Amino acid sequence: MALHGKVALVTGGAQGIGRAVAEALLRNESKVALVDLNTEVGEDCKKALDEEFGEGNCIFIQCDVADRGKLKDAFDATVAKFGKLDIVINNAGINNEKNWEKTIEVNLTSLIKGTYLGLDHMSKEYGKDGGVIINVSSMAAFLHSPHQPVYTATKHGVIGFTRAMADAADIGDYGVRINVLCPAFVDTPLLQSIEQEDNMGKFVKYKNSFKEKIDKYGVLPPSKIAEGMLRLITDSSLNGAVMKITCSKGIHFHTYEPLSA
Ligand SMILES: NC(=O)C1=CN([C@@H]2O[C@H](COP(=O)(O)OP(=O)(O)OC[C@H]3O[C@@H](n4cnc5c(N)ncnc54)[C@H](O)[C@@H]3O)[C@@H](O)[C@H]2O)C=CC1
Ligand SMILES: CC/C=C\C[C@H](O)[C@H](O)/C=C/C=C/C=C\C=C\C(=O)C/C=C\CCC(=O)O
Repeated sequence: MALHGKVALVTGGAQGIGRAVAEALLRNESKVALVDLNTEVGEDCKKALDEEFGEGNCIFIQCDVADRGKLKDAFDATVAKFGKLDIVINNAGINNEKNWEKTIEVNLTSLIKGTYLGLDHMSKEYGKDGGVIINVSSMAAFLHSPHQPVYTATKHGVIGFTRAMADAADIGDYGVRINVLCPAFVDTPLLQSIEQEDNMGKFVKYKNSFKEKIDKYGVLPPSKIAEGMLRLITDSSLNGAVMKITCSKGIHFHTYEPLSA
């Protein structure tokens, strides 16, 4: 898929990984809707992107992805503004073991909803032109963290859901590719939550061993995740791909044993 003139919706697009992906898409002449909970950060981000890439290429839509009605409205507003939708990045995520129900809601339930809304707007099943959906998981889905059991569970869920949907898209000839990206630790505001009892709950007492793990594996720049994301979007051979990005191995893919009888 060539990126010039394509329309992308990025949840959690106002900072961190989402913002880096939005910048990379704009640099490649796509249009981008930043869908984010945080109005102040979202408006600042849009202003900076307008200055760098010119006005009219990017919109900010304030939206809690956990609010089903508002998420649907955000998809509709993106299509109303840019005329179509080609790329959906379900990236918004939180680290909250204290309010773990919210973590499931944002990281998994809303990502499922975002995938279905993406299909509503892009699937050939509904007479649309096709597209690509990328769901953001984590290396925590492979190297589970004892300090983040529910976060870990949601990121496992994202991979299972995405692989199953990718097969459904293939079987159903949706014309939509669906892939998953699993970064190791990335230098974003999310990493600071390790210090906060409000986020970590009773696991905050292990923050020093968590920090040792981060030191051991290293911290990636958000631009590296954007690089992997663009590959998942543009390589038309990829559907159901599980991309991992780590400091030691860079961008690479997880492989699964073939199903046996
Ligand atoms: N930073 C890291 O080390 C890693 C992050 N990830 C995943 O990458 C994704 C992005 O994370 P970061 O950029 O690091 O986080 P971040 O905290 O820097 O940015 C997340 C963005 O999502 C927005 N957001 C949060 N809840 C929302 C909601 N309910 N509705 C709409 N927007 C919401 C925030 O306002 C923020 O702008 C998440 O899914 C995270 O789990 C995966 C692996 C590593
Ligand atoms: C408080 C911290 C908040 C958020 C960060 C999240 O926990 C993030 O999603 C977690 C990332 C976890 C990363 C864990 C391990 C990283 C491992 C490596 O880099 C190991 C290198 C190679 C793996 C080999 C392979 O690819 O199979």
